[in-house]
Amino acid sequence: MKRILLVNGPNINLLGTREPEIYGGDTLQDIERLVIRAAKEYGIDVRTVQSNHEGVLLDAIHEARHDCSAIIINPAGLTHTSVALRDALAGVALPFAEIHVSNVFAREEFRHHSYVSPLAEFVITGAGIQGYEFAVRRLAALLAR
Ligand SMILES: O=C1C[C@@](O)(C(=O)O)C[C@@H](O)[C@@H]1O
Repeated sequence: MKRILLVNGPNINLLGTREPEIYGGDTLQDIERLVIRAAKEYGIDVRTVQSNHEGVLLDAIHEARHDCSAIIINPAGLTHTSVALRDALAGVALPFAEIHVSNVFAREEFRHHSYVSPLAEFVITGAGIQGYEFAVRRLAALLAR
């Protein structure tokens, strides 16, 4: 069975109450439910991880090379800061989708740069949690090739 690793970075656990005018009212649990439900349609299993600790995310990405076919990741603040996260994604060489709930390009300039985008299969920003669902469908199509 194919498996997707769903990675949510720092502060995504606060979605629902965190800056709702920017991120809306959906929660991390809503995201995970949506991804699991969509993946099931394609017979794809999902492993989820959310952490506020960079090393935990890196370890989960490293583990994925043994038993996952693709990654969906919202690196959150690490998007704009972390060479180590980029290196982990490059190191495991799995296809991945980069997701942002908010439109990072409509926000502060420091959010316009992503260390991971050049390595991503595709990037979805500003589609709310629906971006995660589309990522599942697109990755399922890529994996079926
Ligand atoms: O924590 C986040 C969330 C985010 O990745 C998003 O989903 O819109 C955008 C990032 O700039 C921010 O640091």
